[in-house]
Amino acid sequence: MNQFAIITRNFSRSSAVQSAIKNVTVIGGGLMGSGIAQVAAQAGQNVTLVDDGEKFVAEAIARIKTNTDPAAASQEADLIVEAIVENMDVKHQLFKKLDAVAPGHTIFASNTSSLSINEISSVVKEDRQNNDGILRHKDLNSHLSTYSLYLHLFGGLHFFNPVPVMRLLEVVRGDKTSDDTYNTMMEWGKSVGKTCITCKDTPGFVVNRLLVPYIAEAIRLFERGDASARDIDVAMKLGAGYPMGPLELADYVGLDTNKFILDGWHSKYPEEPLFKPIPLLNKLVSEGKLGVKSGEGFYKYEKK
Ligand SMILES: CC(=O)CC(=O)SCCNC(=O)CCNC(=O)[C@H](O)C(C)(C)COP(=O)(O)OP(=O)(O)OC[C@H]1O[C@@H](n2cnc3c(N)ncnc32)[C@H](O)[C@@H]1OP(=O)(O)O
Ligand SMILES: NC(=O)C1=CN([C@@H]2O[C@H](COP(=O)(O)OP(=O)(O)OC[C@H]3O[C@@H](n4cnc5c(N)ncnc54)[C@H](O)[C@@H]3O)[C@@H](O)[C@H]2O)C=CC1
Repeated sequence: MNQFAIITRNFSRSSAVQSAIKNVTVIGGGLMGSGIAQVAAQAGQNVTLVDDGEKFVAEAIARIKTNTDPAAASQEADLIVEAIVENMDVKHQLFKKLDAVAPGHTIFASNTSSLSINEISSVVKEDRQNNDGILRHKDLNSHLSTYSLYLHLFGGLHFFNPVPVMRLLEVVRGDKTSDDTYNTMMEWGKSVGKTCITCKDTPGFVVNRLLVPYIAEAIRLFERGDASARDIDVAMKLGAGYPMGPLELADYVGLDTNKFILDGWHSKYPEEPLFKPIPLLNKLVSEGKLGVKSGEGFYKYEKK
């Protein structure tokens, strides 16, 4: 919950588009989840924030309901946005739990940076009609278009860090995401003030497919000793107009998250040189140097 201090800033109700979603549950209250909870609350939605670490701060409690039990927090949710650790097994465990308790109409979304939405959603039942006792469709053999209206209330909602500032939301359509679910996710994204783009369920979607290899190449450049960290960052800021250099950005995103992404892609695509493990990145993470959140990565940071 390290970003809750920012909740006091600009906390005005957004005049953005109205969304059909009124109750949002955000699971994972770290770097991303706290920002997602903030923008939804700013848009006037009822937000429940769940974290298993019980690291809530008083400021947040005043505006956003908090909970440590994902199941209890999902009973009334129209939309659940998952922003927990980037690990398939842990995400599967969570979604299995949610699937058993969430109302039949609840949309499930993951904020994953790099994992497949199809794979994450594979543990969710194809038809969730029984959780609230409402039969969503009477005839399972009916025409596919009718069936698919309810088939997959699951998609990707990929935000960018820092969530309150970055204007983009990638809305990811899995193979089974229904048109209704997709349209509602797009509408909700606009309601929380984001510009939405649509992408297929491919590794890294759009931004990370381009950004992560770029960051990885910068780490390799530094590892080889071709330039100092500072010079690499200054070069990309002044030579290419980026707001942050790649190593600063790696620290900002979290070196553990960068490593989770690369490791996952490397195991799926072992021949791809851009996804190969980086010894320096692995060493920093094994030393607990995770970037801004731990106080040290490629640079040192003062703890707030
Ligand atoms: C890994 C993934 O899956 C996907 C990802 O997220 S990849 C990462 C994507 N993010 C980026 O690339 C970030 C690149 N960096 C930037 O855009 C900018 O450096 C930055 C927006 C983070 C900071 O901007 P800056 O101009 O250097 O600093 P600063 O002047 O302090 O901040 C600019 C504004 O943002 C606000 N801001 C900065 N950090 C904030 C935060 N964490 N929360 C809320 N507001 C914040 C500041 O209050 C300031 O607002 P005002 O203009 O209203 O005063
Ligand atoms: N860091 C970044 O820049 C971005 C990260 N993401 C993705 O967002 C997700 C979260 O990333 P961060 O916020 O950076 O991580 P983080 O480590 O800051 O936060 C994760 C939070 O989830 C909590 N958590 C873990 N397992 C849980 C569970 N089973 N139930 C409830 N809470 C649990 C942890 O206590 C922690 O507070 C990951 O999938 C990541 O890939 C997406 C966009 C950008």
